Amino acid sequence: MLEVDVTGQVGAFSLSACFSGGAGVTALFGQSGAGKTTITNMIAGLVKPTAGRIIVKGEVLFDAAQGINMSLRQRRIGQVYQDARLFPHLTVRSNLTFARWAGGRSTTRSFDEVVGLLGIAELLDRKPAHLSGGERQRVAIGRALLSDPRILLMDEPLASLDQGRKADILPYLDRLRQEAGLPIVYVSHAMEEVARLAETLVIVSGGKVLAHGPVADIMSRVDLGNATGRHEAGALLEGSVSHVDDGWGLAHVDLGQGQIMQIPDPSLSAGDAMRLRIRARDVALSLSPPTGLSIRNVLSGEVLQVTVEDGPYAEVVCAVAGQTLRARITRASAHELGLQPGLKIFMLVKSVAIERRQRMAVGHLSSGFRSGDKA
Ligand SMILES: Nc1ncnc2c1ncn2[C@@H]1O[C@H](COP(=O)(O)OP(=O)(O)OP(=O)(O)O)[C@@H](O)[C@H]1O
Repeated sequence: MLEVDVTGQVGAFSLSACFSGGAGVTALFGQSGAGKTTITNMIAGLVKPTAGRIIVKGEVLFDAAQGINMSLRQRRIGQVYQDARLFPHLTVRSNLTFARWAGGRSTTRSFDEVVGLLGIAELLDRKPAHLSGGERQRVAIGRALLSDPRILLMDEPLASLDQGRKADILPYLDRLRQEAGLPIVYVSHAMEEVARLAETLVIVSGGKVLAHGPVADIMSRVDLGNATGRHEAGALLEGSVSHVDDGWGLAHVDLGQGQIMQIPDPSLSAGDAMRLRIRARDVALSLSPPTGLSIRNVLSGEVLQVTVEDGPYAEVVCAVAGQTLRARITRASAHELGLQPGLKIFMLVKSVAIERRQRMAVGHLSSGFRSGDKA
């Protein structure tokens, strides 16, 4: 879907980036000044690389060796920025129809389809000044979609919104990811957004790509700790809801191989495909199955890797149901338990640690969609 292999320069900053992404969201994650926006500017045609190539859905947008450098218009890029950048004097409807006209093509998506996808039918006759920040961003996404883009570039689209507004808009981004059928490059330095939305994660640091690949694989890599942030470090587990215990308000998520996580969300339904982000600091380890504890989630597996740090902590990567989970424990505990690769281990996760923003339904099994499916 997306292949980027570029080197280039903006001012004194050198960038060298090589990664690929499949269908759905490719997230560029990294600290401020890492080079994320420069990469999107190269894809958009706003910054010309000195070497390399950029291919989107089989079309070569740029190839230095072959002398190909598509114009901005030919590239058909949809862009969504931190601020919505709507025309203030036009209504939402006119902002959207203008985008379709400016795109100059018969679009593959109808106006009504896009309005329905983003839930903005009620807003069509309002002007941008009379919209909330989250509503403005939804309109900006609609405008980008109606220009019939080959790819959608979203640069920190939620950064200007408070937590409540972010939570309002995330479900629409989920739908966009599942239904829009086009590659999306999503720039963020919020791991919880990335964990929720991305299929592919690209870690950018100092103008270079440190790692790229399926989001769960990259998040479980301890060696990327400095780039991904130790405090928020964690892993992604995927599974599907096997049943919902309405009496206790707990959904049982089957991770495979008989491993079940119970999460406090009675609104889920059996068959929902789930992605759970479990922070390493919310996982405790035990050599034997615990008894007399309030913790409901006890997963069994084996230790894959123990990384002892200079300070008081150790990072332990464990295998569970063919997936990986990370635990951040003290170095003293790792020593006392004698943790080493191959050791059988029980992983304890408090149900309440999996708060709403750490879990997401990513489809329903009956719809045939599973997270990570490639179109
Ligand atoms: N046009 C330019 N001229 C000179 N330097 C630039 C230019 N554009 C970007 N830079 C520099 O390149 C570096 C990377 O910037 P970039 O905007 O790509 O980072 P970023 O990862 O998107 O950061 P942020 O998360 O803060 O937006 C920064 O040091 C920035 O100052």
